[in-house]
Amino acid sequence: MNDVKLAVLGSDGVGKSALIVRFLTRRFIGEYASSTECIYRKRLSVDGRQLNLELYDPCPQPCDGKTSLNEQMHWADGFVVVYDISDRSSFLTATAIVHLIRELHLGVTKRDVDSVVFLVGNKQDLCHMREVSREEGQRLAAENSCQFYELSAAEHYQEVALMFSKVVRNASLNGKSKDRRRPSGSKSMAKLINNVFGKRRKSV
Ligand SMILES: Nc1nc2c(ncn2[C@@H]2O[C@H](COP(=O)(O)OP(=O)(O)OP(=O)(O)O)[C@@H](O)[C@H]2O)c(=O)[nH]1
Repeated sequence: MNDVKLAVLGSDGVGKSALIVRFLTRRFIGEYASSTECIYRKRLSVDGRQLNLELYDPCPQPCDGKTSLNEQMHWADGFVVVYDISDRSSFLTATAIVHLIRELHLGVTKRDVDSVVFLVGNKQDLCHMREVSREEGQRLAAENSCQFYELSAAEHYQEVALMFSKVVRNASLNGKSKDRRRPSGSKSMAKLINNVFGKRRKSV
């Protein structure tokens, strides 16, 4: 059984939890408790292989630079970097995160990094409030050899599932032995359960 570990990164409110919950449960529930970071776990089958997937959803805070990202780089096999197409500042944060990932790729080959960093412009349903063009997202992805998706956790289950399936598949193919320390403060499925049942909570 392979383990695949993904970190879902981006600034507050871009829809990281919404994307993860959508992928894991098919549901979009509107509000997500978000005071702590956590790790969601799921067993899934990709190309006939059983995988144990762990998805890391950090607590809401600005990306605090290289130390934290370095820790996540050590832990994760792949990255989903999310911004909100209706919020330019979130795109700037995503740009900084992508650049840090490139900078800190810690000896993995270029090809490895190329296939496991996905840039996602979320909230495509808010295109009437768009502040980041699709072309800007595509350009950032191309310049940093990331895969690019624009989608909506609110409206696009199939696209969300496809995106996660692809990054999981690529990460599982690139799986390498790593220092498997968790990002500090990691939690459990409890957050997901609370989210799905709509409870607000301060901790899990
Ligand atoms: N219109 C729209 N709203 C969305 C979408 N995805 C998430 N949201 C909303 O955006 C808000 C923030 O979503 P979260 O999933 O909590 O975002 P997050 O990135 O996990 O935020 P933090 O936990 O604060 O880091 C919530 O009100 C969601 O309902 C989307 O695709 N479209």
